[in-house]
Amino acid sequence: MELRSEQIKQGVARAPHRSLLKADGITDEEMGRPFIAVFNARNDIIPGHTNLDKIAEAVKAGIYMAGGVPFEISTIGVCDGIAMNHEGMHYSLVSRETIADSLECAVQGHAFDGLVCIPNCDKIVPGMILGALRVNIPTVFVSGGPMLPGVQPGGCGPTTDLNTLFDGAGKVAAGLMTEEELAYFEDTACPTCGSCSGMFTANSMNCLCEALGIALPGNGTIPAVYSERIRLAKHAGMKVMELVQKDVRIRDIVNGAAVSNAIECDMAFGGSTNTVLHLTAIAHAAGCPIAMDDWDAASARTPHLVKLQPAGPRPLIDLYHVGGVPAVMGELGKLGLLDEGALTCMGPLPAYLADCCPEADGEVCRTGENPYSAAGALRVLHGNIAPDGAIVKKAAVDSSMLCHTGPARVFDSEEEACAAIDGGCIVAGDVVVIRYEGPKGGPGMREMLTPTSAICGRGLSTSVALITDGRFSGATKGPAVGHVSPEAAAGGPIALICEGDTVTVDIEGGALTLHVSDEELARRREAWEPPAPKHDYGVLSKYAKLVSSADKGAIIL
Ligand SMILES: CC(C)(O)[C@@H](O)C(=O)O
Ligand SMILES: [Mg+2]
Repeated sequence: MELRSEQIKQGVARAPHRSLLKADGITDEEMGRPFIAVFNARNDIIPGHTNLDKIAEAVKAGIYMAGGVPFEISTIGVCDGIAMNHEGMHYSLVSRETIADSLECAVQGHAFDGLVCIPNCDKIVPGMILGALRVNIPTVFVSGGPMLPGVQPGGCGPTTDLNTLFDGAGKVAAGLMTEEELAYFEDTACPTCGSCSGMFTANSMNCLCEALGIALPGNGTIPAVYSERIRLAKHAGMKVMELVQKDVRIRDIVNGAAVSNAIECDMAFGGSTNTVLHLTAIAHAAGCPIAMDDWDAASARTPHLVKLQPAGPRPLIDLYHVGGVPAVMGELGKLGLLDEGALTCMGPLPAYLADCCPEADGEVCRTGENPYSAAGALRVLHGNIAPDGAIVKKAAVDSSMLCHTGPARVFDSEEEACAAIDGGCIVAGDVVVIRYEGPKGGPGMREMLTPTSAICGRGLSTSVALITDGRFSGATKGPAVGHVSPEAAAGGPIALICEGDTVTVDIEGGALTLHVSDEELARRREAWEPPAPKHDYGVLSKYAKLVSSADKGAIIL
């Protein structure tokens, strides 16, 4: 089989190229072997990425064992938790595209034969998938793995995680927690390297890499500090060599069937709402575009089987102990909800289900007979505020708030909304509206974990709803509806809401309704002016000009 890398290695004209490769220390014996890019996002700032050097060493060992030649290449990453609630969060979603671009440049630039991607946190996983789909060579993903959860003093009681701190800040402000208690959680809720230990965005995306078929079983749930993850990484290095030999490329795996299976798993295990943005973008990049209606249909037909933080008290490690994503896939396969025409890096899906998927334990991973709910954990909404769609993690909403009507409290930025919540100006019954935080208007569609945590921390999540054209963290819980499309900066109806208007957030019925006459809305639209761009240089300026709406995955057109 002709290797892609032959174009930089074969013949007299490639003597300069071989000379440079020999400057890398490549021997004549290695020259004829497949060249594999090990695309690694290791850095010192993201706790989920500080161990990726160990993962990369294991991946390279696996590639060598299987007769390949690995070349490690670095890329960037943003820690959403550290970027939260300040200027930095404008760059988080933007970095997804930067990472995709960097992968495309690095892998195409050197004509690699295969690719192993080593992400872990929120935007790095989808960024690498988007880049890999553009390059379309044999590819395997192996992430850094989830962080262990924290524990209460004395080690008993509910586990803790990053959300304990975000909620805790609100509780201290409301006098529901002491600063000493918060200081204890600050020291203990994030006890190891790894991605934050609930079913937040990073873990959702790493679990979905298994459902898409581009990662080995266990990728989403084997803890970062377990030696099993080192063995998983070695097997990932060996697996990519197998795919190179068979010429099985990522787009042979990530197709309509795989995307459909990923959406089913997402609904079943209650992934972050950010997965809707990322899987929609991934489907577009894979040439099998999906729409909000596809999410709606999946939500209606897929039972909610796994309830982890923030939807319930269990940390992700509980799913690991009962078989991880394969247990969820096995149950969905039994229910006939998976497209068995899919191919995975392990082989055809039917064999994968038979060989790799244990029985659901019935408690952590429930069965179709006793789901948490017959409908999926995520819910799409429309209505006259969100004609192109909006999304909520219904599984994390108290049943008392599945349909709420109240006065709109309107803010044109996250900062303004936080000041009002922290100032005690938001009261039971209110509907907080945060706008001009969309993909273009933000720009960068910031995550609103701080305002949603402030509402929860003050005990208002059973009486206050929040809607935004921004998005939410995977750790967000409560009646928080995001991705409202079209966004305010594009003239969406959310821009026309006035302070005090009556708004209904109907999560059960799937509609966001502004109770204002069509004539009044027409008058307001007439008077509306698009906002001036917030940046006239740099990556945010470029992004604001090129990004699509959230219902299209906030893709760069
Ligand atoms: C900080 C978190 C938990 O990573 C959040 O950004 C998410 O999206 O899950
Ligand atoms: Mg995030």
